[in-house]
Amino acid sequence: MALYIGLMSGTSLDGVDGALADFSDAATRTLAAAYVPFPMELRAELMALQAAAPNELEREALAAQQIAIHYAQCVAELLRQSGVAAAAVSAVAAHGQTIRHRPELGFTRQTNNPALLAELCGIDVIADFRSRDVAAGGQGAPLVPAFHQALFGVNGLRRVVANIGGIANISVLHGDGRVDGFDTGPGNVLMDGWIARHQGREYDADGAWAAAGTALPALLAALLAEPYFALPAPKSTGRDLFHMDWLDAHLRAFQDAAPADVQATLTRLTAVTLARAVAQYGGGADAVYICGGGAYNGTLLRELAAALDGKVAVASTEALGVAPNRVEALAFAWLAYRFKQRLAGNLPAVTGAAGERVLGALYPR
Ligand SMILES: Nc1ncnc2c1ncn2[C@@H]1O[C@H](COP(=O)(O)OP(=O)(O)OP(=O)(O)O)[C@@H](O)[C@H]1O
Ligand SMILES: CC(=O)N[C@H]1[C@@H]2OC[C@@H](O2)[C@@H](O)[C@@H]1O[C@H](C)C(=O)O
Repeated sequence: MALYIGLMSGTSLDGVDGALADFSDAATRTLAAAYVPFPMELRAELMALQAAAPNELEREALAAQQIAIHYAQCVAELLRQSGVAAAAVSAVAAHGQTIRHRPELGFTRQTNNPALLAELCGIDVIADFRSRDVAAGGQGAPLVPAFHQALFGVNGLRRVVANIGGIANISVLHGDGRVDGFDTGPGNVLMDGWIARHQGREYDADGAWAAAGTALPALLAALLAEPYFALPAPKSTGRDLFHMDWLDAHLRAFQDAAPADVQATLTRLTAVTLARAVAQYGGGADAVYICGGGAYNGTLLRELAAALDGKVAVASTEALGVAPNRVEALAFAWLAYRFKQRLAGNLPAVTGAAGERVLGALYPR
């Protein structure tokens, strides 16, 4: 048995997704999956810590403790569900919460308290997966393409995997061992912010509100003028760029826009930027397989299919046997598995790092 737990809390800031996997015999078997939401106060604090804030050193340290406590609850739930003992698990991969991502300045910061987590769960903890890639001149993100290749790559088949979380990223698996991958831009982050402001809801369930509006071509064109979209890969982004102030700055010229029409435009923005990335790097793919929470937004999936002009099919990773909301947590479990064997976790062609590197830092149990 090669049992590993992956814990991922992403840019949506909603909570932690966990998965317990067995990687023995070169397979990936999911033994349990769990989600532990963060309380509202922690979400608000993590949101506040995305930008310069008073007394942020102390506040960051306290938020890190809370993250470790919720991570430990997720670990306990995975062990309970599976009946696996803590002692049988080789390591827990704990991503932490990205609060700054500035690879161009040589750093990326995932708030976390892996020492506390090791103390609470009594299992080796591997944390800080991105820093080594950044130290080697890379973006430190996205990291999931290597796992997408390991899990979904098939010789002779070109496949695209799109992870639509807060931010969206694609992996192009060329079918000959080559992999391209980068962050395409906003996934759900702007749609979530907009519906929270207007309806006090966390997200637009199934894209129903967006479907009630009509995308505004002029606003869409203004949003698409963002220079990030035209940058060549390797590239990565986050809330550092795509936040509500960014949206508000563009909306100043569209004061009369109906809120539902803005939501429809934001949904189309995610779809169009993803489709352009697929057309540029993944032409000829048999399908785009969607994972991440965006896989549950029917309007977004229809918009994506339309933006792809019917040239590439849109499916969920469910079609490949993996539930879309499990893929990221599994990916980090796999990175911990790689760490334990001192094998590289990054793909230099994706992140732009000078070479392959073992990713993570160990906090022994
Ligand atoms: N039923 C649903 N309908 C529409 N959207 C949904 C639904 N369920 C989840 N989502 C969207 O998915 C988001 C969460 O996705 P996910 O957990 O993949 O993000 P994340 O891991 O935080 O982000 P990232 O991949 O950027 O790190 C929610 O914030 C919401 O926007
Ligand atoms: C710095 C950071 O945390 N980036 C996240 C974020 O969320 C999605 C996208 O932006 C991706 O680049 C990355 O996460 C995924 C899991 C990755 O590394 O592949």
